[in-house]
Amino acid sequence: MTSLAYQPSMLDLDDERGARLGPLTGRIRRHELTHGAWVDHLAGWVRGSDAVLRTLLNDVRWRAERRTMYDNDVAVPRLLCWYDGRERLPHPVLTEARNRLTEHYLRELGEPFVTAGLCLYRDGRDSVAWHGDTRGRSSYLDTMVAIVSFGSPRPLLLRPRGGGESRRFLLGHGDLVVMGGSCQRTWEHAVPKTTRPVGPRVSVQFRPVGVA
Ligand SMILES: O=C(O)CCC(=O)C(=O)O
Ligand SMILES: [Fe+2]
Repeated sequence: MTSLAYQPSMLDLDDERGARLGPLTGRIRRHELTHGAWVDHLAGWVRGSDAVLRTLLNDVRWRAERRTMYDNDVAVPRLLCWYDGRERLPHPVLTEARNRLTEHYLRELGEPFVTAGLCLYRDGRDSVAWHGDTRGRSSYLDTMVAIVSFGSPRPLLLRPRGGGESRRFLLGHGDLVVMGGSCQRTWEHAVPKTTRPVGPRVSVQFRPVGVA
């Protein structure tokens, strides 16, 4: 995606030394939602994220998808790439992140994070509509979806399915958000479009096998 000319930020001083992960224990903060759902949030987990973003934009084989909506064939407003857990992830810090997340959550989750779903939001016109990740076991079991975000900050909105107050988490460059408990079944999430001029954002979502 060389067309998405990415300007590294002057602030990302770790760039030359490569990306590193900061600590999780004692840093990540849990936000309890209703109905046994929760969100863990840690800003700036990945340091040196400029190098990661550049690799993701340039090296991932991004696919455009289409879907039928109201009898029309429409483009899904973001690009996608799926890793089923066997192939190597596009940047070593992502492999390390998956390992660290598995280690941190294993007792609570009872299984490892395996798959990685990557989404590229090219600009503010790209988005994901309200949904829960309910294809697979997450439609009836508690589970976790861990998201590491790179590039332009975009808000992740959450709302309870039965109606009620929504929540907003800003997903900035190198930030981590984990949706857990019943979150996929009892809440929905979305990344809305924006008319603000925003650059590309890549979302990396780690999930256990059979959760999508
Ligand atoms: O962009 C994000 O971080 C969220 C993506 C998402 O919810 C999904 O792909 O299921
Ligand atoms: Fe989702």
